[in-house]
Amino acid sequence: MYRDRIRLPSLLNKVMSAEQAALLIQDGMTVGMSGFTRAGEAKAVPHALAQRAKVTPLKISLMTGASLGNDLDKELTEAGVLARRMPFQVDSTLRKAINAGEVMFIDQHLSETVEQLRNAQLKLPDVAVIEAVAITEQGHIVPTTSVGNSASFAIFARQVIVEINLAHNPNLEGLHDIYIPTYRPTRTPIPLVKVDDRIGSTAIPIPPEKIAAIVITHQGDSPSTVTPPDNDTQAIADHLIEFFKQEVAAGRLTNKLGPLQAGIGNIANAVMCGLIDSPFEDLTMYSEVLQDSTFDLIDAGKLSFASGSSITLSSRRNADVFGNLERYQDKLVLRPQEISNHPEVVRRLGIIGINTALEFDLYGNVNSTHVCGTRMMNGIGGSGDFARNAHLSIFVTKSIAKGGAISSVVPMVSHVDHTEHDVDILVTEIGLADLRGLAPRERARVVIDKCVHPSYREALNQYFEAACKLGGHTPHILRDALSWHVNLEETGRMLAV
Ligand SMILES: CC(=O)SCCNC(=O)CCNC(=O)[C@H](O)C(C)(C)COP(=O)(O)OP(=O)(O)OC[C@H]1O[C@@H](n2cnc3c(N)ncnc32)[C@H](O)[C@@H]1OP(=O)(O)O
Repeated sequence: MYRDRIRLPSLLNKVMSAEQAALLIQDGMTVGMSGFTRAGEAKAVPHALAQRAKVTPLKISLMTGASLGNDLDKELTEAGVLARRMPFQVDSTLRKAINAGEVMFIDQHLSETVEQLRNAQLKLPDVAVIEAVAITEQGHIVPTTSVGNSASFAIFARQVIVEINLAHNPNLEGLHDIYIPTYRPTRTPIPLVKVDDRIGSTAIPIPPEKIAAIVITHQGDSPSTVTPPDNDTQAIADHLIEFFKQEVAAGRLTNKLGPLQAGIGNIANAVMCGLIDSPFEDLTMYSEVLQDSTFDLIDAGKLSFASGSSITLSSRRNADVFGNLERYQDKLVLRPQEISNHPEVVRRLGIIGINTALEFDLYGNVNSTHVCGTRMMNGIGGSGDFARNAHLSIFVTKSIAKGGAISSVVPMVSHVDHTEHDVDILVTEIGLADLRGLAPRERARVVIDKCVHPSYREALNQYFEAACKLGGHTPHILRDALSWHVNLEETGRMLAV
């Protein structure tokens, strides 16, 4: 059944159960696992590890590409396995443990994790656990629906466990482009100058003797949870498309726009869906996660090529896309997240980065991660890799949250992920603020006029005018700047109704 997937015969005797393979992971180890936005995560070994930890407690530091599917972060948290976790997560149980101080979470730019490993700024993984569709004749590992940090984890780890997942279409082989930057100080430029360039190999090159165990699995990726666009997300998409049209009319963009990057979540997906009925043609993506909208755009003849680090689909799209992979094969590439998010490449290609904010302030500082400045939501993910280096750095959010108890536009953000210097365009369902070339006082005027929900506009206006009387390049009233957040903590609303 699986012999054609392990093409180096000397590795066939490494096949064992997940429970046996998990014994290679010991208390106190650092483990690097495949998995990026619920795609391509190792499935059986982490499950076996969690089961073992219920009987014999153990703790590890777990690194992945990004979030895991199949509730593995939940299971590992509940079993008490996670001492440290990096660089991204989206699980509500793990989120609680992080916010209770029980799991040390390192919230990191997604392009940076393996760079820090390469430079010995982080402890190297003792064991890597990588999901694969096959092992080649040379003993190299062919990843599945994500590349994430898998290649570098496998290269740096002392031992590698491979999970061959028979549920994935073997035709995924050929889709990946594994390129590993050389070491500093003699590093050469990354030779990627077009979205569809292939600069590496189709499998992860490691010495086969490092493969200590192979586990055969059959469990699919869990579907994404994106919901169809609603009126607000549609309005955000409409504002953005109108803006792109104006950029084309002004000669700053062509009708192909630029390579698009879109973050996770409902809003970013809705914005990308909005492009289906737009006048733009021959679009490309240079992104991290390829979601349903990528394939909807390809099917609509709008998108000619998509580069990502993972493919995360809803149940609606999953069987169709992976069952008909030949339809998409020449239009797709999956890269290590270090390359999909690399500042050098993002700046060179002139990417249009569209990411989601939890809140932003009068001057354009963006908080993507911390509710009321303290409680972690998911993490910065790749948004910072793109925001600082993009041709256009765009942040989108609904103007209010929790039924209007929260304004997403506040006097001062309670945590800063993206500084005002990294943010060009802000969009809510109310409108779009173009902050390019504006000084802080000008930015505040545009943000209030274009983005704030009517029920908060007057209060924000009053704050800004009072702050301007006190003076300053970026006027604030320090005593009041976070008062909306304090009100939210104390009364459940940012402002009394
Ligand atoms: C892996 C990657 O790197 S992808 C690339 C980019 N990565 C990132 O941008 C990472 C940071 N971004 C994110 O984590 C997400 O995009 C978020 C959390 C900011 C938004 O997620 P979305 O699903 O698009 O938006 P949505 O409006 O549904 O909000 C999600 C939740 O946050 C809540 N929320 C939104 N704004 C606020 C706020 N200002 N304060 C408190 N809660 C808020 C919403 O009410 C919702 O809560 P619920 O799940 O209980 O209903």
